[in-house]
Amino acid sequence: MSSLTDSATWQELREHHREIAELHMRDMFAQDSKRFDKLSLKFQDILFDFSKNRITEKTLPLLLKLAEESDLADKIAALFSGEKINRTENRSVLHTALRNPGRQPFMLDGRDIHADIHSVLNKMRVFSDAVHSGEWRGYTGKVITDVVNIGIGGSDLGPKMVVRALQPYAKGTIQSHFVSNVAQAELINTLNKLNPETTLFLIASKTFTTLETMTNAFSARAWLVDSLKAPGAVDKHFVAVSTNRDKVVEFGIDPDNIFEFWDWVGGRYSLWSAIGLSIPLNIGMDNFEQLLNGAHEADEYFKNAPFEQNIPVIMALLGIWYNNFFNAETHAILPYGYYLRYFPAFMQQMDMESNGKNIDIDGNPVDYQTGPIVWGQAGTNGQHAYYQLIHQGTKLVPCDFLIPGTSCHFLPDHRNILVSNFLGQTQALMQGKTADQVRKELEQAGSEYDEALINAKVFPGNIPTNSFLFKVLSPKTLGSLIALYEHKVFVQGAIWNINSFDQMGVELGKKLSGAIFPELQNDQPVHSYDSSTNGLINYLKEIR
Ligand SMILES: O=P(O)(O)OC[C@H]1O[C@](O)(CO)[C@@H](O)[C@@H]1O
Repeated sequence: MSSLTDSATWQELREHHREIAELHMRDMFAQDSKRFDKLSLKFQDILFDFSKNRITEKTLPLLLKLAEESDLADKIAALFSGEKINRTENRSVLHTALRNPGRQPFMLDGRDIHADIHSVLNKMRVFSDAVHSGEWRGYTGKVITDVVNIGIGGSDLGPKMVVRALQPYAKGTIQSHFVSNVAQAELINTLNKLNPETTLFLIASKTFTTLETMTNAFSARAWLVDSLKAPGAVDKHFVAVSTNRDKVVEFGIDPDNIFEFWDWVGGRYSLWSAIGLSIPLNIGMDNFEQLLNGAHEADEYFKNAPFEQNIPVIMALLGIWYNNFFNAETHAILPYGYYLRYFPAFMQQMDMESNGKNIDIDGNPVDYQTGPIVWGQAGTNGQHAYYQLIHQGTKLVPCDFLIPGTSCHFLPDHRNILVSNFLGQTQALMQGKTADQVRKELEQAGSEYDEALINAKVFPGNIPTNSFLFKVLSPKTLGSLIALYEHKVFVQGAIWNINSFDQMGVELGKKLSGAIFPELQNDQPVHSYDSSTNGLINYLKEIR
């Protein structure tokens, strides 16, 4: 047994889970009219309602004890201080420094990283201003109208999510495109819409070796050079964001067009660095700085708020409650609104790449569940797709709902229909519908019924939801929201005692596909792999 599962607190939580297994949230609400007041928190204008969770007055104190016993306070201090908590890669984890407006020196390995950060931010401002104003022009002298971010994983999901979420803040001068997949259709379909004379490519890759990104970058460069019939055009149409200067120069991008960042920024935490350059190129640098400010304020709050009033800590503990004691395998993220439609995919990488680990920080196999499967999409679409399973399936799916209180659009009824669906769903998931209620309804309607029909119409309810409500999806609020979620993932990793900041699990598949690549260059049948891989390769050679 690990020290976590062996601890008295873990055992108490198990026992407490058994005690409350039969309790229903609808009774908890009926018995306590102050439940919402007691179980909701505010940070800035973000309201976090966690009252619709399967918790009693005993639950949070026990979970908080678990957090204390995991040395959470020390681990938070280590994160912010730049300690090399990513032990397997011997790296600090300092995405929080990227959004710290402070100019006082922050020394890491002999460098003042605050000075480095602010110098890159300044370069981002100068460049994005020049593109927006038309001062930066393409090779033939035309102003830039389109920016294509070529990157994948953290070098795509974060910037894309933010650009799409903040569309109402777009300056309107630049159309933003994101190409990540090596499947050629994505790049081709994007290029087909573009004029090479007015297109700027942003090659976003921490390593500048990622196969998908480099393959797309080479093809984009060939398209540009062939179309403009000028190899020299690359200088005006390609910029790079990377930690690997040598590789960028080898690719042929002007060293002046490199936006630097550092190995202490993890890919999935990198939108705050120059990896986010596509953001100011769409909404302007002032708005990008608002995003950073919102995140910084959330960092300060996370560092300083007592655990029992600390939104990321409570989010993390509730997640552990369901993941480790109710055996919930997944967690749904359901933003109600179009602009946050990429938030679930962004969170999926952040959470699953961080906490999808089966060994602890010392390399010992864990004997408890770690990160959940994170999934979701924008509401209300899901209501007509998978909510059936959440309401009446056999799996417990805790959900997060997010919704702004206002909209910048004014079509009649749309807004209130959206809001009432969010409210209706969270209420239905909590209270469900009993057999007696169903019977009564059928009788009132004068319908014929049998027990089978009643059972089919029963909703068990008791399904936990968190709700985030905020006034406007502004750059600042979005920055805060993302940072709150980042810290949630951190707290869970800290309690599970895992390294949330490496991603060794993505390596094997990459290596094996590298070995297979040459096999596809000819039509000879292969026999050297397992029979399934041989069979698949040989059939592909037959049908291609
Ligand atoms: O920015 P890079 O180096 O191209 O990496 C892209 C992505 O690949 C990964 O390393 C592995 O999937 C992610 O962590 C990262 O966000």
